[in-house]
Amino acid sequence: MTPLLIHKYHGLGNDYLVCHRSVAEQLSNEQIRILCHRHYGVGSDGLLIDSGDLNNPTLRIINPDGSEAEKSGNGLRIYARYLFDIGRVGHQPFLVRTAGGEVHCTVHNDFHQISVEMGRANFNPTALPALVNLPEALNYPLALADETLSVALVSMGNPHCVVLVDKLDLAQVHRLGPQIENHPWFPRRTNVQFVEVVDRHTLKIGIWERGAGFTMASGSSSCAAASAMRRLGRVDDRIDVNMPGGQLQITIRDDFHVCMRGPVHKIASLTVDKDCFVATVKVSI
Ligand SMILES: N[C@H](CCC[C@H](N)C(=O)O)C(=O)O
Repeated sequence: MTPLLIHKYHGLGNDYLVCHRSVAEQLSNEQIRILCHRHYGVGSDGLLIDSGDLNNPTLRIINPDGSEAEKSGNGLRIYARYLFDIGRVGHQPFLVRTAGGEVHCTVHNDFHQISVEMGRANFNPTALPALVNLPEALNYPLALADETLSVALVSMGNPHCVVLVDKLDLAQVHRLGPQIENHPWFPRRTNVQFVEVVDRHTLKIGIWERGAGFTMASGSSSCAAASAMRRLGRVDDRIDVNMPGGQLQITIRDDFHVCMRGPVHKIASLTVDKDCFVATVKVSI
């Protein structure tokens, strides 16, 4: 059995564990959930699995609840930095394959700064998938138990439900995020963003992630929120997206291809002790 060597990074407080697939292959889905647990494990917003391919790096993204995401923006930025740290890439742009499509990553001369070409924002609800029979759902009413929200549906390769609000309230994100994540419209659930338009170049967003819950930042969420506001004519083509964990710079082309740039920091490399997977008696208090 190879040692369970893992690496921990964060992008604006959106933290991920990274490991080679030879490590992930030794772990059950339940053990990955324990690994991501904030108290019983190392703690993270997900696990990034490196295929190890020298030429065509492929990334798998596992959420803390064990579900698999098609794409992750901060996850891709962290994966790009990891590949740079282990000498697999340099400062030239390179391609990464994900279940949600191919992307191009660039590690800038300051290796803390990483850009990802995230592909084209897709506003057709079937791309999420979402059970809304329209070509686009922007400023569209979503009825919840006690209120109706105005939402925009966007796929960045993974699903996003963007809620337009006059004033961002993070308590509302915690309260309504789970209801929207699990709404019947979304057969594979959805990521959720509450968006306040500050001006034509600035958004504030609060994030409730599918399979992860409230996070400090999210790259694909930033791309989805900025693209929806661009489609609605509320912002220009270069947008600073502010989140509790910090800011990402988003650029949107006329065809809605989206580029995101921001920082990544390495936290640690560590070897996981299998003892953390030994079942403990849990009591309900
Ligand atoms: N934090 C990630 C989002 C992960 C999305 C994942 N929760 C999903 O199920 O799609 C990001 O930076 O894009």
